[in-house]
Amino acid sequence: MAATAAETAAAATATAGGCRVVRWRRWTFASLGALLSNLGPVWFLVAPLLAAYAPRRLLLTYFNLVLRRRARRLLAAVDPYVTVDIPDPGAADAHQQYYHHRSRLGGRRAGDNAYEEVKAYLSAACSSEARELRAEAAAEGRGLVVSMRDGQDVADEFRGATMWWSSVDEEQQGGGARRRSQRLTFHQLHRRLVVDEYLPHVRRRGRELLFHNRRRRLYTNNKSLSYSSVYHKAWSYVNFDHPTTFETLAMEPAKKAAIMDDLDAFRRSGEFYRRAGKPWKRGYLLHGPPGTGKSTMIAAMANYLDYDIYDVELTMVSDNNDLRKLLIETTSKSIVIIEDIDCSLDLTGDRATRRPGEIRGGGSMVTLSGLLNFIDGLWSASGGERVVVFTTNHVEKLDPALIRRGRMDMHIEMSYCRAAAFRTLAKNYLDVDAHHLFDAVDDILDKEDITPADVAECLMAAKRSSDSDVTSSLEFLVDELNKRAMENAKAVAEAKARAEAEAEAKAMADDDSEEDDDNYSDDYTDDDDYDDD
Ligand SMILES: Nc1ncnc2c1ncn2[C@@H]1O[C@H](COP(=O)(O)OP(=O)(O)OP(=O)(O)O)[C@@H](O)[C@H]1O
Ligand SMILES: [Mg+2]
Repeated sequence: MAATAAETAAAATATAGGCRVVRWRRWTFASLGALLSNLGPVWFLVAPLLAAYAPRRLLLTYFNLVLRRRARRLLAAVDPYVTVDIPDPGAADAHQQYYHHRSRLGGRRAGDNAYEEVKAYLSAACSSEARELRAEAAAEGRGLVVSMRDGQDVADEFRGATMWWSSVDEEQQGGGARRRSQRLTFHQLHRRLVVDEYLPHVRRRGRELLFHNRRRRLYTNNKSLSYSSVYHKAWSYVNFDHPTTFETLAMEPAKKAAIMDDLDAFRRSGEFYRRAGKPWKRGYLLHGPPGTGKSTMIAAMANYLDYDIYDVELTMVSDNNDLRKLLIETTSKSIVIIEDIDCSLDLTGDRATRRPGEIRGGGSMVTLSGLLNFIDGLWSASGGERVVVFTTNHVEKLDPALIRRGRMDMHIEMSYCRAAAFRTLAKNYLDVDAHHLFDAVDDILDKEDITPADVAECLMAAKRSSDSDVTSSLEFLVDELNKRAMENAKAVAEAKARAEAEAEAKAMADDDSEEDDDNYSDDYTDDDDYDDD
């Protein structure tokens, strides 16, 4: 019997002519039985494994081929809940993405950031709901980010529907790496609501929270050379932590309110700019003498809008192309500033020796038209909101093309410190709202042109000299201001005397040359006389 089975198998293999095809139909239960009995005690070990394995395989195949679709339909009837996973891009991916964006965008991780946005949204919702939390140091900004521990659930109500969120950490298909996700579970009736409204709402809110929690930055541009290579780095930054707000900015209240209203309107009108097909940007020109608070105003604007600052040093930019590269890397919600535009670039240089619109400064070949084109057109493509600020001490020197309305939407004159501005400084430095010595200070400030920077400096000195006594501080201030007023008057008198002396010298020089001319004609006349003789 055993011989028969072995022979049959051998014959079947041979018939196949070397190929490993076995004609199974030639096997009979008898020959199979003979084989099994020949295997002897090994069978007792293999049989339970086969028994356990074969039905599972069979069941799986049957389930996959036949039952799966039906089972799904059945399950849907029994369990109407749908889940959506928002996966963490993964440690490796995240690292790559982070560095990619850091180099491209000078530091902010941008783009597809759904996982972080959802986490931020949930951290606001879950810290009051979930009982087991995890706190991690925030990648950007202050403090800790609180999130759910794995396996925790929180419920979120949206338009009357309940959404459940849980944090899961699962092994990925194919084994190996684990992947963390935020899992949303909802009733299938709310499918459209979730896709069309809830998820966009979660992302929008999460983005706002991430934005609000981040640490703001002050960027400055590097020399053009350093970003011409592949590993370019156009911007360097420090964390921006300037304490100035509009509350502590000394200027006429009505003017200040107008600027704040303008910024508010700008921030709210994204939809309007989109509909009108205009880039969402606004330009401000700050002009006034040194020390009147132009740079301070920019810090107050950035704090008010919660924007980053990009401080463009134009003399470091070699040409239009580099300027374009530089500006294209600025992120949305930022203030781009070009300080002292009249000094960093020779806007009034001899037009005869340069091509039309070319700006020269420190070897820079940035042209006015290049600058204006970027300001006008560049950011329409990137769609974000941006504020552009130019500052100058000499508005009269600027090229009209640069400051015409529409380009610079608002011209803001920063002026000398008068009574109203002084009230703010007194509050900032001495924490006092009213005092009988204010009148004396107002008198001086009304007559004399003293900058807020000078008044602030006097107040600092006053504070140091008299500790916390407001009256002696203000007396010190009045003395100091009187001294400065006298210095100012002296400087003005000296300048006037100098101008007069120069004018006199010039007049004398003119007289001398006229006299020479006269002498010359006299001689000539004499000669004439002589000839006549
Ligand atoms: N309007 C103001 N309100 C509050 N503080 C001011 C104001 N103006 C000037 N200061 C004080 O004076 C200092 C110098 O002012 P700031 O640098 O803003 O002047 P600026 O107009 O930018 O001068 P520059 O033209 O030289 O750049 C500030 O650090 C601030 O302390
Ligand atoms: Mg300044």
